[in-house]
Amino acid sequence: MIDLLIEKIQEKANPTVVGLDPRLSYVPEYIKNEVYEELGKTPAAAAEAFYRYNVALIDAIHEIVPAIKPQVAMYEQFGGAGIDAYIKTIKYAKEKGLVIIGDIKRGDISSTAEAYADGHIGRVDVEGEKFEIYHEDSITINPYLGYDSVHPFIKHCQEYNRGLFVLVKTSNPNSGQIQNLDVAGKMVYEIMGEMVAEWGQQVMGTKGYSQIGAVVGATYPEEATKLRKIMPNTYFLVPGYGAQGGTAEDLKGCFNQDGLGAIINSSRGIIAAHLKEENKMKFSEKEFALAARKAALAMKKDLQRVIG
Ligand SMILES: O=c1ccn([C@@H]2O[C@H](COP(=O)(O)O)[C@@H](O)[C@H]2O)c(=O)[nH]1
Repeated sequence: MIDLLIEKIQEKANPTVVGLDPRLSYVPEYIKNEVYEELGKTPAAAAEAFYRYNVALIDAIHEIVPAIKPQVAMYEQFGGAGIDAYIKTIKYAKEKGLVIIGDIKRGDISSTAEAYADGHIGRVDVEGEKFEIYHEDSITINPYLGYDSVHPFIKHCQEYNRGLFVLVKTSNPNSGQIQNLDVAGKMVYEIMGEMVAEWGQQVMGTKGYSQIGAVVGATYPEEATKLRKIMPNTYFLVPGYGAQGGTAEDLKGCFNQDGLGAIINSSRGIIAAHLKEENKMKFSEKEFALAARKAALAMKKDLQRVIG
């Protein structure tokens, strides 16, 4: 997975991942009316609206960006239909050549982690027959239960050429409450960074980076710079740019000298670009995907300023 991700980043000259975190309030009225007519005002209609919205977004951005990061929470809140929309979105994006980072943030005891790993980055077994269910290339996981909870995922990275992004320093305002606690002279996030770097040595790709990456928030540039040194072979998935206040300048410390090492997420900043105050005069509701494309191009330019 990591080799493919790097190839796509280089091909597009763009370390951006577009977060597909749809909300009904972002979806244009004409799409909502279509699905409500077909399915009523139901959870199934909401899920179908998300899928149609995503298809238009993917069509608009797939030539510009290397990857998408669907946020499973937005889909699973609508139950089975939502999960179907999540899977259909992934399949469509893969047909368009995009790398998929499923933002699922799983973490549990090893026997349960095995089921998550089988479903998301492995195969499920039905009476000896194997099925791939979710089709993500990589997923996010929560490592705070320790190595035995992470190991089933690592095993699948080896077996199925998949990837992980492990929460190390998250972008949210209260992330420091636990992650910045001092434990014998080191912060918890530094200790976690050391562990993730060590786990990653088991599954190195061919381009100097591991299949096991780290989630590092754009909103904490000092911590990101420290982590870059602790984890030179670890790819960073960096949320927090744009809507959460992270800027291109804040990202400098996330990259290595080779210009690689980080992929920057923007969700609301791209998929809801048509709703931004300054864009409301420029784009009609029907032009939401065009607004997203323009936002993705502007982000690419912004990132190129700092990585050169
Ligand atoms: O530390 C983290 C980990 C994950 N996220 C997720 O990334 C996106 C961010 O969305 P924006 O609209 O660009 O703010 C969202 O899916 C979060 O759940 C994060 O923000 N921080």
